[in-house]
Amino acid sequence: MSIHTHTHIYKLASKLHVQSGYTVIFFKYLICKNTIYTFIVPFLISMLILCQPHLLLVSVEIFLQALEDGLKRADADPSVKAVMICGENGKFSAGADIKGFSSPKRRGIALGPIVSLIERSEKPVVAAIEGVALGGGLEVALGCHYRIAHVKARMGLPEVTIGLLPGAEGTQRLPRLVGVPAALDMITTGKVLCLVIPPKGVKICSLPDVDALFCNSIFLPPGQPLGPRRLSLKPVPKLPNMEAFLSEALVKVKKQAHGCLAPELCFQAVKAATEQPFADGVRREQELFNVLLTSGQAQALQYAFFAERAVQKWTTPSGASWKSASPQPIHKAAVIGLGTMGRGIVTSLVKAKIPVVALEQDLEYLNMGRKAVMFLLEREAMKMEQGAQTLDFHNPARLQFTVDFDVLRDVDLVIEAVFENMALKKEIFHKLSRICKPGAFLCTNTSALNINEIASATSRPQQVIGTHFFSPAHVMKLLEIIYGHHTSPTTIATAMQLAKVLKKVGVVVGNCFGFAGNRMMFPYAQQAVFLLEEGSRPEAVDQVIEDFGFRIGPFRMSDLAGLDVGWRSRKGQGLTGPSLPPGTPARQRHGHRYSPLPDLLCENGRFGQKTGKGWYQYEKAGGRTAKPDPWLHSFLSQYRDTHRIKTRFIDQEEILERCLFSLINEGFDILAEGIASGPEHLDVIYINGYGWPKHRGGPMFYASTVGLSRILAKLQKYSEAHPDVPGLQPSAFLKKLVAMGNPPLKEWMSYLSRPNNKL
Ligand SMILES: CCCCCCC[C@H](O)CC(=O)SCCNC(=O)CCNC(=O)[C@H](O)C(C)(C)COP(=O)([O-])OP(=O)([O-])OC[C@H]1O[C@@H](n2cnc3c(N)ncnc32)[C@H](O)[C@@H]1OP(=O)([O-])[O-]
Repeated sequence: MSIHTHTHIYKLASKLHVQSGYTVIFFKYLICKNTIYTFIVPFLISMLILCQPHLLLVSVEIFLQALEDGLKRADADPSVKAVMICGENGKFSAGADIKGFSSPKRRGIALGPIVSLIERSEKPVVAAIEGVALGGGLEVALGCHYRIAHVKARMGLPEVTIGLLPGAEGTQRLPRLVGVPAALDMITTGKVLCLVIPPKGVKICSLPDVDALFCNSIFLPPGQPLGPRRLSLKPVPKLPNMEAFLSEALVKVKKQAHGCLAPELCFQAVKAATEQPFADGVRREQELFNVLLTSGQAQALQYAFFAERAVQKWTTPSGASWKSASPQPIHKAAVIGLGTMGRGIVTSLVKAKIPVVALEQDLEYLNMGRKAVMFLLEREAMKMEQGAQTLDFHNPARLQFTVDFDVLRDVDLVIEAVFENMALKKEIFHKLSRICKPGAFLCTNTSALNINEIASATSRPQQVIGTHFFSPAHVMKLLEIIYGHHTSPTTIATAMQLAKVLKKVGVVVGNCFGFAGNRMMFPYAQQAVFLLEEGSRPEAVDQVIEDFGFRIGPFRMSDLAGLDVGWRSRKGQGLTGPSLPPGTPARQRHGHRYSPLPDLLCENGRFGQKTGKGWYQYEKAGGRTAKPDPWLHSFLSQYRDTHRIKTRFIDQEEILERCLFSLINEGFDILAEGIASGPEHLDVIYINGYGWPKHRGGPMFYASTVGLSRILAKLQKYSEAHPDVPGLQPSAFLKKLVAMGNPPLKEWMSYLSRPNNKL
């Protein structure tokens, strides 16, 4: 077979430069004068497409067998001078088919021996990397004697992100190629590296160069042994302080893992490479791989991977869907309100290279907002190579600040991010619907308010949509997208496209108070406060939730976000403050249990970090180190005495179950009402917006692993003990699923009669 595909698109690099500054993989060129045997590695290695002359689709077993047979044939055929492994359709390989890991049949199939076979080949084997080389794909490349890469190729070992480790000898070869620090960084974080800017000394070849190189055959002269090109034979590069380096690295890995097993086991596998000969290291890698494969966390993380992709395919109960709706292009956007959320949203848009107009109500607020946005952008630019030039945020055509609504005439999309005040939002939307061009989309960044009511203030309700960003908006990945009664499919598709451009995960949900995310958060936060009333402490509750894997417990979170935010909302709802009817019992609202504790803290000026005091005490106003506060402990005792609440010891199990099961319970109601079209939507929301530990797969996935009968039984027990707490009364949908014999999560929605949007 002669090589007539691909070569013209490769730019050859002598070194691969890695974004974080170190230079790692040494690329040598393989160029072959005569005949080259070409393998096409398909996008996922579970299929093989042999390029010429016809296409053939085969399974992983056949692919691995074909690779083995092909290598043997190439070795035996004297007319073949070298073997080239490349991808099809511009992609080298995305690694193993993740779905295959849940199949017991597939688990037995090993890629490692094939990689070894490649490495043992007597003829030079080269990986020609274009597009992505991930996971098993990169491990195949590591088994080759040479790697050449397209300048835009992206490479990585992302197994850790799906709860595994590189199981085809990658944890043993990569440290030998790039050294321990770089290998550990790649393998324990799963980061994907790209060349971005060719570093000094990298040779970029043009098409004629490639041809010339082919003719000149610059790889090892024929007959010279390939030994030095076989990574398994190379020693791991030594570090003067390897032991100290490894113990420090382990501390860092553990700190970032938040209970996720894979990073630490990835570390152990790389450590084995530093301590043991190659073959023993491979055995250790296999042992650790099997631990992870059966840990449960791998299933959760792989579920999360597919859930994130499934939510892109949105549908609504009225039948609108991603299939038939086309997004409109957004050439220019506007943001109204430069408070915490607005600043983050402007930053996000600038980072996505969408020209933005930022509007405030007066010059004083505008100047404050401008300063804050510039600060954020400077910081973001510093994180990016060539950031400042790329973002170009000093250019008024890219970012304009104004107090004049008329400037919004030509924008394609507006995101309003003012206070959570319905009257104010309606006034703004009324104005926007008069000023903006007819095709412009009007988005509201609200965390709870009724989209239909906001839309009613405009003459174009079909172009009004909720876009709920999460703070800090330029960092958090979630964008909850809320359609109202009249929102058109094009508007939903445009908001989803915007999420993608902003590098966020958009999740489409229906309209109800708090939408999906916050609505599930209310019973969780409520339980946390009830637990304090009954005898617990903020630090005990936070500890249990953080041990579960959340980055931050409910009280630390509340201090960070500011207690005044919820206070303002509760005052608006008439639950506290001057609009509360006289004679309302302190611990009851509308016949249900209510805790005035957060209101009392606010009345004491304790708004959280910003005031230096909240559920915890801080070193100063704006401080970040939470310390248990004796004042709060005695305040809680007095409160219990005042309300004659008997203090009791509350164990960790009860804390966890009451907080999480009430949240999950609300999730079942949300599904039953058609507010979210599937459990994976709620899981993606919780993982990306609320810090739910990904290795637990999201709340609904977690519920499926705990067992719905157990959750139901516990909710029944707690609701009997607290009959005045509606959040603990089991959802009818949960009861139905238990009665149907606990069907698997992917079947839940089929047990619903017609979904029905609440508002
Ligand atoms: C055989 C046993 C061997 C055991 C030895 C271990 C070997 C090795 O160490 C283990 C691995 O390789 S572990 C693997 C390590 N590799 C990884 O973890 C790579 C994970 N993948 C990615 O990072 C991204 O998908 C890409 C960057 C590849 C493409 O990004 P993009 O262009 O934004 O596109 P997109 O929207 O993201 O995906 C398009 C469609 O492809 C689907 N799909 C994708 N990859 C898949 C996979 N591996 N699998 C299955 N499906 C995969 C995806 O679901 C979607 O399907 P849909 O039905 O259309 O929704």
